[in-house]
Amino acid sequence: MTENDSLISVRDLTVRYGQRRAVDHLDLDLAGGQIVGLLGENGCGKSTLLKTLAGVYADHSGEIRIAGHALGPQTKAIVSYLPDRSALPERYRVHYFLDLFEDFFTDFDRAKAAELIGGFGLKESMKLKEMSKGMREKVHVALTMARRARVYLLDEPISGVDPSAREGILEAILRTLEPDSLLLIATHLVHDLETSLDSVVMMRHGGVLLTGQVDDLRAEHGTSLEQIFRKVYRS
Ligand SMILES: Nc1ncnc2c1ncn2[C@@H]1O[C@H](COP(=O)(O)OP(=O)(O)OP(=O)(O)O)[C@@H](O)[C@H]1O
Repeated sequence: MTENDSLISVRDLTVRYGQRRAVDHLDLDLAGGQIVGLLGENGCGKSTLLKTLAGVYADHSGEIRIAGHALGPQTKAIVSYLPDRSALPERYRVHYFLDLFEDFFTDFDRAKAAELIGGFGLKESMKLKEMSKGMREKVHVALTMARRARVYLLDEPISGVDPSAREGILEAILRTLEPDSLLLIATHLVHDLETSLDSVVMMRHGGVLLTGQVDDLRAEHGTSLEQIFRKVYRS
């Protein structure tokens, strides 16, 4: 893929926390219309990469283009980001966040959010602080996916959710995805996502270790993505 086909294009990206380089000279091109798993060991830089692409962490060098735009208001307007830790204040009820997102994001589809919230078995009158961690994650997933964005960046969206509920949330995420959009999803749950991913980016020490289409990788290695993941990170 060339830079011109990319919805996200990253060149020589280095992201620092003080002296520590969490992302180190990373290059990446991702086209739209696909679901991409961002995989790798703890601390390899997945969250930092997503935060940087979302424009919420700024200490970086290198070039980032999203739909041809440098990071800024134009990219924030088309990127829907679910952080690894919810920053939603817990004293409010769900409908407060629906109002807030509606005011803040012109692409926010309130009816879609309401449908997702209901589909997760939650009520708009519920307060976040009265919810379990998994329930709060569902609210945040609903808010994130209800934007008609071009790029969705999800940082471990189902980590706090019990295995039986994961399938429902994943199904809701995939069902609500805008056509031609790009979903980049950081996860350790390779097995749960294996059938949903079109391609993967495996990271190590702040760089890209391996990237490719899941079907190609499976054919090349003759085994499941989960086994490929184990093999790659054992070596
Ligand atoms: N706020 C911060 N201040 C300083 N260092 C940080 C901060 N956040 C992350 N780091 C460091 O940056 C590196 C990358 O962290 P990051 O959270 O991006 O990894 P990750 O791949 O998302 O990990 P995990 O799978 O555990 O969520 C790690 O070495 C981590 O210690």
